Amino acid sequence: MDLSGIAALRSVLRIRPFRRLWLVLSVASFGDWIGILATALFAAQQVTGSVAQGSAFSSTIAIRLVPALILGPIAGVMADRFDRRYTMVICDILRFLVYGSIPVVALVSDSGGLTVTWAVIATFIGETITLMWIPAKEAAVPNLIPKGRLEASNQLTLITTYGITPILAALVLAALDGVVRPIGGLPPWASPVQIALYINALSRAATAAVVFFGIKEISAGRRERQQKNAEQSMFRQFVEGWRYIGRTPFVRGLVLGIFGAFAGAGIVVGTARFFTASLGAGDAAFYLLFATLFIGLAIGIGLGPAIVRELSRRRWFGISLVLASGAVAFLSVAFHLSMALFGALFVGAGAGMAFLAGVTLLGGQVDDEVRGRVFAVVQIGARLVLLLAISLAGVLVGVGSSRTVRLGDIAVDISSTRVLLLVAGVVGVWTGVAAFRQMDDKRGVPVLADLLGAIRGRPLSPAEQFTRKGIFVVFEGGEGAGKSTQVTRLSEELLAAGHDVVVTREPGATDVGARIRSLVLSHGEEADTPSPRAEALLYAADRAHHVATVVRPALERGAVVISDRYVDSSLAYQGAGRTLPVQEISWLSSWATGGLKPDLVVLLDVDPGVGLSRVDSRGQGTDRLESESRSFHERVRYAFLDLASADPKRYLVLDAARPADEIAGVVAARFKALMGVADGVPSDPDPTMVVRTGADPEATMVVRAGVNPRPEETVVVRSVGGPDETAVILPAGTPTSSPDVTQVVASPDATQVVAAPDATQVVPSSDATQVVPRAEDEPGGRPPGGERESTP
Ligand SMILES: Nc1ncnc2c1ncn2[C@@H]1O[C@H](COP(=O)(O)OP(=O)(O)O)[C@@H](O)[C@H]1O
Ligand SMILES: Cc1cn([C@H]2C[C@H](O)[C@@H](COP(=O)(O)OP(=O)(O)O)O2)c(=O)[nH]c1=O
Repeated sequence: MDLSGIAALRSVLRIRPFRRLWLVLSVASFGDWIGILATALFAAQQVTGSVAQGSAFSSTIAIRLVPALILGPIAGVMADRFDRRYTMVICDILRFLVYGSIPVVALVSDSGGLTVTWAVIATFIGETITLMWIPAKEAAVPNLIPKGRLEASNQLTLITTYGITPILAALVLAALDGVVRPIGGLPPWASPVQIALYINALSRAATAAVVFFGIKEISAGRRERQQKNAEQSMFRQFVEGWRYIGRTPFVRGLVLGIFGAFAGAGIVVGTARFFTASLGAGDAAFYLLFATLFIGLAIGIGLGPAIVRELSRRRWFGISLVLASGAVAFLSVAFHLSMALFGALFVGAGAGMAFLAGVTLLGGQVDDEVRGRVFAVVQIGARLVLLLAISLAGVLVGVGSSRTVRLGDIAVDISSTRVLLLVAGVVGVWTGVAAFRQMDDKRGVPVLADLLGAIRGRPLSPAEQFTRKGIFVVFEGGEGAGKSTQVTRLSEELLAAGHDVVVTREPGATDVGARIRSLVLSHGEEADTPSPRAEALLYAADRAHHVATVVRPALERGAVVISDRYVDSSLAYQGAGRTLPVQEISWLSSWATGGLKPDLVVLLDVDPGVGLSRVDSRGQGTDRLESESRSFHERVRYAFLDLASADPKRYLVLDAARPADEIAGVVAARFKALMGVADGVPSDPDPTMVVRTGADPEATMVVRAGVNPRPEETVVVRSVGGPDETAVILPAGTPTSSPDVTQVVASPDATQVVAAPDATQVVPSSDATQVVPRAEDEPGGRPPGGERESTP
């Protein structure tokens, strides 16, 4: 755990009521563990014979799961209906009496059978009472601490309950055994197991006292809850609890996910022995696997929050489930112990993180009034699912046969265990995804990028919600590409057609923006020019203000907004041009815009030489960026093309060397397609492009049709001739089964891309280095093979 994690834990412990409750929980959980171990040992000691001992041992453990099913349902109602503090105190006093009776009965009775029977009955009663206690406690915690610290408090509680106290209990029991037994000649009441049982009972008395006298805060808020709940019968309240879960997608997803996780865990536990056997490893491997699982759990719970930092907890929950389940599926194909250990580590880490996220979400986001019931459902359901999964897995594994498959030198055992693990993994992944979908609080924000961003400390923010009635079109491209020209052309056409059009640009569309523009673009003293990061922030500031005051209001109103430059300019100029990390610029921009993305980006692709010479001939001098080096502008150009290829549906890439009229025509057609206008200009019948090969005659290129009735169709163009020969032109929509199409992937060797006049979107292969206008292929144009260097 890093320092911030430890600081978070310390800060929750500074909250007095929580500190006391944590103490109570630690004592209670220590008592629990020592009680579980001691009762089981104790029961086994009372009878002789290994079979009887075995069944005495397991029946006291199994009995702990039964009450959950019978009496659990009302526990939640009680936790919501009555004062949670009194519920806890009364439960603990009763448990003190019941647990205390186990060793006492043993002292007064001579019959081992009777003693064991009572131990089983008492455990059953105690467990039933615990069921009332847990929802009351769980529902109380969120009221004691601020929401922001819930996670740290859960971390602390989970680590204490499942990490520290079981080990401590085992150590104390072992110590008692080591110290007390050798003394010898002790009366029966002083045997180690007896002492352990007294400790268990006394721990209850202690916690009852602390909760009653020390944590009066638990009673707070009781009145309103009681008033609300008293109007309903207990039965109605029970039904209401289930209804609440059913109709709240978030809680439904959470509950589903938790059950899925427990089912997976149950299958892993149920098959573990067979699984280690199938690895050809012995008992030691079995324990090793379990230890690894627990280490994974501890890592997930202890370090998870520090790793994912600000990631949405709802997303974290779903992702963790998928991680854990994916790891279970991986276990199913592991053929070596090292692989199994690796898988087990991730099963544990995923499960631990999912558990922590789940409990925290339940505590923080479920209303106080129903919290007890929701906790009860989760707790009871989880036990039931776990029990079912363990026993079902045990039965199924026993039923199936196993056969060995040889893969080269490695023999893999295909057994029902593996099939079961695979099924569990796949079902778990499905549950994780389903839970994620139901709970996602950042719809539309890519998951992986969000996760990676969060790990680096910069999660993506969800798109700001607003009613977007208009259409947002952006023109991008290098200097002198003809953006202003095309913006004007499109806006004139749309205005003529009666659209509400807002023409705007970045930087400098607003008053604030104009000031920023003069800061970033004017030539000044070296010392006055903003540094690359400052420049990036200034463009982002301009953009934030622009989007908030111009773009969003216009889109809300239903206008067509046409902007000369937007986010891509920052990615290209500040990212690729200034070589700042593009991811960071992207995050900055998405933060500035609140996630607003254009509907269409028209990329006017131009050779920097051509563009800059156009700017020169305008005779207005150059600004700070225009006077950057040629290689700067080259980087900018390819950054734009890369962005377009990453999201081809949103982009219209046009060769800016084409006549302005032609470009305007294609843009207008695409805009109409975007508006869903079926009439008007027929969509480009034959959007094509050509690939010119470099050294490799097999060079290929993927082309997507822009204005095409089936825009999702990909056209594959494959060169046919020698190095200098221009390749085939295929219309979009050509089935890939066409005899001309032999390959569907872009070759990394393609070096020159020649856009045909009708090509509307070009997706360059990663290594393509030049986009050459189609002019040279047209009748009357230069012969194929001639390279266009600069001027149009
Ligand atoms: N398709 C084109 N072919 C040739 N010249 C063009 C074309 N489009 C624009 N121009 C000219 O190039 C110069 C820069 O155009 P402009 O629209 O201002 O580009 P940007 O806004 O991208 O910097 C202008 O003089 C313009 O008349
Ligand atoms: C919007 C934006 C522009 N720029 C640069 C690109 C341009 O060189 C400059 C101004 O763009 P622009 O107004 O298009 O100038 P011009 O009409 O002369 O082409 O700002 C960035 O570097 N980052 C950005 O985010």
